[in-house]
Parts: sequence; structure tokens; C-alpha cells
Amino acid sequence: MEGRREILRTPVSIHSQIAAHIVQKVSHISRQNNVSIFLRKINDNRLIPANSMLSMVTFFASRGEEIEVVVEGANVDNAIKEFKGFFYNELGKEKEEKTTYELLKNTSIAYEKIFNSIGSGLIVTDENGAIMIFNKAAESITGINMDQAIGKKIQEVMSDIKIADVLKTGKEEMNKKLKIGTNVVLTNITPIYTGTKIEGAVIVFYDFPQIEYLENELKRDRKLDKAFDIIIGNSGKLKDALTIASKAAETDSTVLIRGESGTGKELVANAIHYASKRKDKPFIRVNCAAIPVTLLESELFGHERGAFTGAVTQKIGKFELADGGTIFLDEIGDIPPEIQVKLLRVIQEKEFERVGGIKTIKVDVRIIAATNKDLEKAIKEGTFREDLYYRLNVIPVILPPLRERREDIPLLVEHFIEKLNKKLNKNVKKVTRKAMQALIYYDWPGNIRELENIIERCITLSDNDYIDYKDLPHYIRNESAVLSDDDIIYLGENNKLLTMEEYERKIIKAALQRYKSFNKAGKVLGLTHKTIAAKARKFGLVDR
Ligand SMILES: Nc1ncnc2c1ncn2[C@@H]1O[C@H](COP(=O)(O)OP(=O)(O)OP(=O)(O)O)[C@@H](O)[C@H]1O
Repeated sequence: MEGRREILRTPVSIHSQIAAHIVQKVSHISRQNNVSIFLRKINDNRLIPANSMLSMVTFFASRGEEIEVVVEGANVDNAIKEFKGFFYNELGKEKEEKTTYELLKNTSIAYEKIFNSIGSGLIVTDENGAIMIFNKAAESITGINMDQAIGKKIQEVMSDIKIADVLKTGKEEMNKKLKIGTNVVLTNITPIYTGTKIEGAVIVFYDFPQIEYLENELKRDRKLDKAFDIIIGNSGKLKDALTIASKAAETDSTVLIRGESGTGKELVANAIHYASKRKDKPFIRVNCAAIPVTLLESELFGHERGAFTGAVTQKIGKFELADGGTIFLDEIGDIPPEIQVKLLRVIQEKEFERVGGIKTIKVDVRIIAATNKDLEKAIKEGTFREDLYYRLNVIPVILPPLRERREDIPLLVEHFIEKLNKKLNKNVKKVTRKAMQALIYYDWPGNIRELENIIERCITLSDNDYIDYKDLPHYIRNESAVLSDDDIIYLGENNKLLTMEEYERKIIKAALQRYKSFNKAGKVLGLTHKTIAAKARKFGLVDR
């Protein structure tokens, strides 16, 4: 594309009133000559599109100041000639109003400061998509310099942000997730109207980690029904699973709880029932793996007298007992194929017949199933029906193993000490630091059930009112995992102490990682949540 530039000395101070004349004239010249015209102050890299009032309101020049005019496009020579004619002859006749000039200039500076103090990225374009405002947050989120952005078409600078539709239809686009460079951002694009004409667009975007952080904070801090209080743990992974479970409690949908043995699947099933509107009706648990296959069908559905050898009386099955309430089918991965068919029918039709019976029995039962088996693999191997799997897996709740939420171990230990002191009539008050470190380090293949058993064993065997490292079973003790008292002070490279500020940063970071909220971290460190938030921002631990 051809281009030409020339330095002109302005015959009049340029402020928004004068700028309006310029915009009007430039629009005309641009159309006639098929060019784009930009103005630039000497010593300023920003090219300001001179055909847009939105960009020109920020353009100020004193009388006699040199400004550069840049013309790009087809008929550049003629365009520059016309512009110069207008600039010197017509603008020169404009009356100077010094106070207006100062006032508008100061207002513009104030606006610029306001834009730059906003924590979210802010881009304003004119009706052609040329960038007129690009604030500091936009610079830091996109990594693009303001000088390289202003005056350019937005698609040249950030091709992922599509504003053409908004400029055409005038319909805003909200909360779109976009990737800008390596950053994921959430964008809102709104049109700027003057009357019915679309003059441009405002693009506001938030750094995604910040959004995710806030969303997670909100999600995790959402109050769960008090039925969930029996489930101890503050880790994000557990809270995420419990949030889904508590949502499930509000519905009658079938829930499939997955997780290794001892992760609390039964506890969660219980909580879902007692948080649901069925809480005053029965909660019936069936351990499908513990009942011999031959008896499982009659256990679930009941039998009529004489249905098989030994069926001397009629028996009411668990489904009938659970009528109006919830049935919890634990170890669902272990039920044999013939019972899977009958179960599928109960889920779909809510009806079945007792073993040896002909009468169809209708029930209103909410089903919660649980397993630690790989059901997908069982489907492939042909031992678990795919249609049943889909019927059960309406709301999947996945409980993390304890080794993936080690931060919950101290809380769980405290909880079990309190619970087991009562049961065993003991008065253990604490766990030594070294013992706690070993407990946190151990991988817990048996998860929380194993942790509870270990604490019970320690309390039973301990003669003291604390649990010490030497009280732990040998396979849990791990010298390399535990630190001496001095190690609480982290030494930097070459064993040097760090500055107080560096320690402060490390402590705040550790507290936020562990407690995931300013409030909780503040409580533990004896600071207000405001102080924690301010320090976290200062140390760059959260985005602004
Ligand atoms: N988050 C928790 N807070 C307190 N106690 C817990 C928690 N999770 C599990 N427990 C306790 O751990 C033990 C095992 O839990 P539960 O029986 O619910 O696990 P499960 O996943 O159903 O195990 P399995 O697959 O072997 O049946 C129980 O005594 C339960 O009370």
C-alpha cells in the first residue's frame, strides 16, 4: 500500500471541538480519495485515525506545534493536498478558546488515567475496528504494546477478537472465552451507539486464571447443605465433588459415585439422601458385592413364599423397603448380568416382580450407585451392560483419593481423634509435628478408612495424650519425609537466609495454596482478609 507523510505546523490549538471539524473533513477526503488518514504527534508513536471522533477526542496539540499527517491508500497525493488546504485555510480561521482547550485537555488526561487504572483489559475501537484506546491492563494481558496497537485495525493486532458482528448488528457479545497468545481471557464486546448509529465497540477482557480463581472461590465457598457436614475436608478437589453431589441432592436423578475404596462414597450417598426432599423416608444400603449372587436378586426385589428351596416365607426386597426414599447400591460393578437386566427395568419403568411372583410392584425410589471398579473396562469385557451404565451415570460424582488431597489430612486427623477419643474413652489431644509430617507424606492406598484405622490403633496403643512418630506403624514412618524443627526456616541457595519480604511471600503463597481463600488464610496467619489480599497482589500471587 502506498503511503505518504508530511509534517505540518498547526495554525490552531487542536482540541475536541476542532477535532470535530477535522473528523468531518477527513471522512470526506478519505472517501473521495480512498485513503486512510492518521495524525501523530512528534515524539509519540501512536497513529490516531483522523476520521473518528472517538479517537480524535484524545488528540491534543498546541498552536504552532508540529504534527505528522500520515496518509495511506490509493490517491495519497491528492488527499494530502486537500488535507493541507483544509488544515491551513479553514482551521486557521477557527477562533482560539484557550480555557476550553485546557479544560478538554485535562479531562482527556483524567480519562486516560482512569482507563489505565482499570484492572481489566479495555480496548475501544471506532466503527471500522481501528483501535483508539488500549489500556495498561490490555498491554499486560496481551503482551502487546499500546503504541503498536493504537490506530491499527483490531484484527491485525488480535485476530482472535471478532468484532465485525457487533459493529454490524449492534448486538453485544458477552462472556466469550478466548485465547490471546498464551492467555485465556473472558471477553465482553459491546457496541458504542450515538443515537442509532454504531460508532465503535468496547472490548473488556479479564485474565482467565483470575476468573477461574474467583469462580472456584465462589463455587467452593458455596454453602453446602448441613447433611454434608459429616464429610471432612477443605481441598478444592473434594469441594468440587461435593458441590456436584449437593446439586444432585436437589434432584431425583440417579447418581453414580466413583472413587477408590475408602474415599467416602457411602458417606456422600448418605449426605445426598439427607440433603434431599426424601430425607424423612428410608435410606437403604445394599452391598452388592457382599451378598451371594444367588441371594442378591431376592435381597433387592424380594421373593414369594416357595419361590425357591428355603423360601419358607414371603420376603420384602430392599427396593420395596426404600419406597419413597433412596436405595444405595454399593459396589454396583459386582452385580451379575441377570440382575443387571432387572435393575435396568426398575430404573426405566420403576417396576419389578418379586422372585417367584407374578404381581408387578411399582416403587418410587431414588437410586444412588457406587463403585471403585473400572466400569468402562467392564463394558468392554462384556461383564457390565452399557445401557445400564448410561442409566446409572446420569450425575457422576468422582471422589479423589486421599493422596491427591493431602492438605485435608491434618483436618481429618483432628476429626478422627475427636471421634475416637469418645469411642475409646481416651483423651489424646494432638499429633506431634513429626508424626503429622509422616501421615501427610504416606500414600494411603486404603484412603480415609485406612487413616481412621491408623488413628484408632495409635490412640488405643498410646499411653500419652499425644500421638508421636514412634507410635505410627513402621510402613508409615518415613525419615526422609519429615523435617527437623530448623527446617521450618527455608534456606535459599547456599544455605543463606532470605529477606523478610521473601519469607512473607512464601508464607502467604503457602497459606493461599492450602486454604484457597483470603479469609481462611488470613484467619490462620492472624491477618485480615484485606491484608492478605493486598499482600497477595503485591507479591503477584493473584492477578491484580
Ligand atoms: N471426608 C471424610 N470425612 C470423614 N470421614 C470420612 C470421610 N471420607 C470417608 N470417611 C470415613 O472413612 C470410612 C470409609 O468411608 P466410606 O465407607 O464412605 O468409603 P467408601 O468409598 O464407600 O469405601 P468402599 O469403596 O470400600 O465401600 C468411613 O468410616 C467414613 O466415615
